[in-house]
Amino acid sequence: MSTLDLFHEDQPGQRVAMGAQAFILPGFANPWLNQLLPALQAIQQQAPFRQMITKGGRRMSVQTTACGELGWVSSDHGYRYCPIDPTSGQAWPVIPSCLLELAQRAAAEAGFNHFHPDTCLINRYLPGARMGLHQDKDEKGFKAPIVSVSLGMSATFLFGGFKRSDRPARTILNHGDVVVWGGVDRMRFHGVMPVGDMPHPELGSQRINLTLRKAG
Ligand SMILES: O=C(O)CCC(=O)C(=O)O
Ligand SMILES: [Fe+2]
Repeated sequence: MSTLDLFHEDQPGQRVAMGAQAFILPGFANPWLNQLLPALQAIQQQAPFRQMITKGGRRMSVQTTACGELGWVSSDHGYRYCPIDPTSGQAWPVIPSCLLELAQRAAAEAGFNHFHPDTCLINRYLPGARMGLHQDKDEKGFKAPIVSVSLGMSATFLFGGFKRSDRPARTILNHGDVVVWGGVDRMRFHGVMPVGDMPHPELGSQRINLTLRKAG
């Protein structure tokens, strides 16, 4: 079996199908990056990255923060979306307009019109950080797609089936790539292999992933 099931060259404009309603959009975020990267810096100042605790009481290897009306938080009591950042006691920073525009355009490109995300989960992977196979299911409804933007170091993304034990397809996500999954593919298990240390020219030794969602 090949290591990479979904090989794609970074050719902006193409759409690589991972399912009937799941697509990789290589380089789709590129036109927005000049605005998006400084906007992310400002968000990090207001709502710094922190390491959440899993339901099992373990510290996640990724660091997270959020923007939008809601932010995803976890504790040993479980996961939930919350309008207040528990670290600052303040509302989360707003979703920058360039990010909202990027997310809506990407959703439309994948066949999802009228996407109105109310949260963006921001994950930072330092070398060695990973995300185990999981479903995104803390949102109130599953009609809206997930729009995922990858920045910085490349990583191997796993896109599986509807059972954790289904063997996932693997694909490499690079700086500027966007993945959209929704509809019949919305509940697919997915995850990220441990990220290697291949510093990115602009972002250095980190990978940042943004997932825009309709949570409330
Ligand atoms: O980092 C990624 O590419 C995926 C992140 C993810 O699945 C999540 O935040 O739920
Ligand atoms: Fe996820």
